[in-house]
Amino acid sequence: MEQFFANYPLPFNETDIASSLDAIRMQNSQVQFSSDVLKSVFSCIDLTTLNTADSAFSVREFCNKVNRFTDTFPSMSNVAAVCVYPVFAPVIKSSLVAPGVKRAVVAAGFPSSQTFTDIKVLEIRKAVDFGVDEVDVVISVGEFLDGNHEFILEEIRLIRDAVGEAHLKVILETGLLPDIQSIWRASLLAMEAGADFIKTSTGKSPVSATPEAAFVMLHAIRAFGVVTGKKVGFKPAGGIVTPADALLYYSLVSVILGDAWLNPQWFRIGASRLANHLLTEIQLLESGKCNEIAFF
Ligand SMILES: O=C[C@H](O)COP(=O)(O)O
Repeated sequence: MEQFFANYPLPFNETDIASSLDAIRMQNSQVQFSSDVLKSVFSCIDLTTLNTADSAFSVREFCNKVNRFTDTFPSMSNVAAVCVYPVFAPVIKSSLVAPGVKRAVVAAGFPSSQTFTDIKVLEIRKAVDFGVDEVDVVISVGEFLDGNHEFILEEIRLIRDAVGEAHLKVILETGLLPDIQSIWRASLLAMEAGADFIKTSTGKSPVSATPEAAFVMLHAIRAFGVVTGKKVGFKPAGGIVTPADALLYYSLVSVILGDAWLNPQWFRIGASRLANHLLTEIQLLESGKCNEIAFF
């Protein structure tokens, strides 16, 4: 694997990252983002419910809200996807009818990834049989940390195969990776194995998405594109709650990859709590009203 990594020398250090992020934060603090930008961010949300207490009934209700969204907010595009546990694949297949909204599941032993590879593959196949459009899986973090890179590559390739025509988002769980070199290498392995998107976090670890991890992953996407000609999407997820949180990731994507990535095809935000805050902020900008919207 060292030969593979040699194609991708890490182009920055922690100090470079800190000063680049400071500059982007400073720029964001001086800009009043328009409601159109916030609407665009909203359209990139993977609206997520990943609770132990989720049920067929609650997931159906969740989908019904998404189904009603554009009637209630006619000037807006809907969220990009609904993301649920794999057991609810048949529920979202029958309940989610909002045009263009993708059906996504987490799978492969999410969130710990601590099960047999053949069980991961079986779980994915069952979800895909129920017509899901997208599958989010976590790398085997422990194996990665032990340096078993071949295992990571091989397992994601098997998963890629099981996902078939659906989109594969590979979660690195960056909050468990000890340094920027690890995040860089995990990003490259996931992309080399066929990830359509690389995603920061499950939202189930103490540390979720961070701007530092996003910075490294976005540069890895750029470097991978230069070497292979392949375009890969980016999904920060976990702990993204306020419009300001989301706009920082939006700006990072814009600065590092360019505005061609700023659409649901290439950029998603995995979030369970962001949507209502964005709706409230959009309302404030467009009509001056500041009552909190609690649609979802
Ligand atoms: O992939 C999505 C995450 O699990 C959502 O995390 P969150 O509940 O912190 O927004």
